[in-house]
Amino acid sequence: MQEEGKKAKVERVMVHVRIRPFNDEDISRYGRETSVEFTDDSRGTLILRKEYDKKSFNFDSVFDATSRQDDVFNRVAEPVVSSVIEGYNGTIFSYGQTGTGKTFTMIGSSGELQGIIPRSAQQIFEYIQSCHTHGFTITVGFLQIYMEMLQDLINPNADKPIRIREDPEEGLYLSGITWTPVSSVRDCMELMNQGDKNRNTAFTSMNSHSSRSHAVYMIKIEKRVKYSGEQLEELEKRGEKPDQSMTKSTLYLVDLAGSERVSKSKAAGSRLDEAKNINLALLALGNCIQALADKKGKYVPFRDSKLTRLLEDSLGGNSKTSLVVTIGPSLAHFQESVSSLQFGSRAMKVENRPELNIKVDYKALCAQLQAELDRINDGNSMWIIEKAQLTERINKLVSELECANDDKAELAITIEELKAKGKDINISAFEQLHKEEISKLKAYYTEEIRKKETDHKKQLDDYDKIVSELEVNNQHLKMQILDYENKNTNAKHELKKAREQLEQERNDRQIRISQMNAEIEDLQRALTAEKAKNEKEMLVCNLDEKSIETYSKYEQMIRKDEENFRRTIEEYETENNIVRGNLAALSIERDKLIAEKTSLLNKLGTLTKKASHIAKESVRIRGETENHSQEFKILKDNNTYLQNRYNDLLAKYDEVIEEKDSLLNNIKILSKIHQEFINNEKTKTAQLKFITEEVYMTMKNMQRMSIRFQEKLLYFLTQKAQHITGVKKDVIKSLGSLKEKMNIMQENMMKSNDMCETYRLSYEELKKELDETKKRLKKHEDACKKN
Ligand SMILES: Nc1ncnc2c1ncn2[C@@H]1O[C@H](COP(=O)(O)OP(=O)(O)OP(=O)(O)O)[C@@H](O)[C@H]1O
Repeated sequence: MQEEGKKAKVERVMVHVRIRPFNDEDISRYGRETSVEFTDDSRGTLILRKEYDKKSFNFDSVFDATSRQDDVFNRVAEPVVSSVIEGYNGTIFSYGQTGTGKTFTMIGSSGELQGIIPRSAQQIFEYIQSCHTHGFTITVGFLQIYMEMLQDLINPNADKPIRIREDPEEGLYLSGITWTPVSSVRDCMELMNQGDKNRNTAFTSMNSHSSRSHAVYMIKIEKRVKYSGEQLEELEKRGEKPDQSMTKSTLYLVDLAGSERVSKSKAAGSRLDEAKNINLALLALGNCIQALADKKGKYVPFRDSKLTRLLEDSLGGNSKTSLVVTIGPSLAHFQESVSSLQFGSRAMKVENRPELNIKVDYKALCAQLQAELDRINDGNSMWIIEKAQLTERINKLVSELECANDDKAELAITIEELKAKGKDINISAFEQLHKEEISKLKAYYTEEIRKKETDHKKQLDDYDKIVSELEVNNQHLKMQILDYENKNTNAKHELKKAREQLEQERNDRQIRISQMNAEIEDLQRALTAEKAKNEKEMLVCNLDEKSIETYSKYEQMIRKDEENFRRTIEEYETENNIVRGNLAALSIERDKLIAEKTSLLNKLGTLTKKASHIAKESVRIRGETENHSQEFKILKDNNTYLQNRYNDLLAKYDEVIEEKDSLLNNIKILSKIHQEFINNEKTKTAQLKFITEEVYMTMKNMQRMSIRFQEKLLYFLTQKAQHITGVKKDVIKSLGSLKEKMNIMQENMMKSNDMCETYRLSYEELKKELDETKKRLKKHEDACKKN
């Protein structure tokens, strides 16, 4: 998913050409004549010539036969690998005629001759070691496309086939491939060598170790920001969260199988099939490059081959891509080289849109959130464990129920089978076993549910207890606060009263003092007047004895009065001092009360805070209790649901058992009937056998007897025949006499009959006469009566 990324910049596919040096094969077959007329790496120019046919090309770089592996790597691969480390996808692939150095360029051999793949791994791990700001996860995958099949080269015996899939968020990805984590260049090399051994190669006329498949080596890099403990602390202090984003990029290193002219390579049999497949895939690649180079929104046939499908993102998609076109130097391969270079020229027109693949590291984010959640739920951890255990238990119960269900289904099938077969089997033991199991399970589940319910009830009771304790505490604190408030009000009231009293007393004293002052003033005025009067009188009357006496009397009186006034003033002053002392004591008391009030107010503040905290806590606990109640309710519902399901299942099971019972009864009846039938059959068979035996015996006896019987019969019949003949003669004789007698009797009978007829006729005549006589007699009687 592209959570956030730098705006996709259009970047052309970089195309480089590498010319292989002449080898013995070339020289022995075609000599030293070359098609390469001119190369200029600085300008990327390459000119091929065959007689008058001159072809000029321009690429990003041209590596001649003397080029070194590290030069090629630095120019072709290094920028792409750097981008991949940064977070872009990258592809480097080699294309060219068979035997021109694709595998040499991509894989190479050891030391200085190492190719792009090992050098890329090296670059990646060198960077990782020097980077202290980020953490990396590197995984490696290696596959080949052979005869249009994707095969895992690291795990060639994997059961799952590799498929190219597309995710709307992730884009193209490979399912079923083994991604092996690696932590060093060595790990990468071991996997590459191991995979390379599993690759399909063959000896061909063009290359003694020709790759017969397209190999794709993939390095996946996941990069996230690394924090030290102090940095994390610093962030936490600042209330900031650590950066949870990460980049996820893949480097595809593709060593294509080489194109070849079948007529030239003289491939046959399976080699020919391989060559055809390779050429078809390369043709599909050429078509895609052509369509992409045209830039007219043309349809790009990526789905024409596995290779193009796999390279879909590398060509015109989200990737930085470099292509190395390899050609042979020989003039004999002029045409193949030209067509490879034309492919390269077209590829130069393909534009990609690489994007920085920044994604949120959901794993880390999850872990962080989980940690926070754990911290929040610290108090509830026991409950969470309990909940997890319960969930596990429920899942277990559900699976057990499902098992029971399966058992039931199996039982039903067995019953069905029994029904179908109508076999008489001894299932009572089996049935008994299942009944026992079911009743055990039922008892177990009932006990478990009861236990859980008791536990939940206990927990709820505990929570209720805590809540009620807190409420009591809360109430108690409220009462204390009220008490303190009352005391405070009383103290205030008393202080006010004391102040008022003090004020009153002060006023009273002031009034009295002013009254006394007025009295003193009056007395002084009176004294002065008296003095003046006396002086006047003394002056007028020349001071006689009596007057002196009166004067001394007055003087004494005045002194007395003065003394009295002085005493009164002293008393008042003493009293005033006492009042002042009282006032000071009251003021101290007032200060004390104010201090007490302040401490009470402080206490009140603390208590209010405590009360609000308790109230919050109580709300939280109530919320938690509610949550727990809800969870408990859900669990209870689940339990009820499970119980219901269990009951349903039991009911169904009972139905099935009933059905099975009735079926068993039917089977029993049938079997009884069958048994009876068999018994009857047996009896009948026995009887029949017996009868047959008897008949057989009888027949035998009869047979035996019949001979004797026949003899006897013959004798008997002869005797009888003689006897019968005698009897016959006698009978004929008696018959003759009888016939005679019969004739006589017949004659007699005829005579009798005649006589009878005669008698009958005479009887009828007589009867007629009698009737006429009777009529006449009646007539006569009637006549007599009338008369
Ligand atoms: N630049 C080079 N310098 C030295 N030797 C090379 C170079 N390029 C290729 N070679 C040699 O040429 C031979 C064929 O090369 P290589 O196997 O890499 O070709 P290829 O294009 O992968 O062939 P194929 O498509 O058949 O697999 C090998 O022996 C290889 O070592």
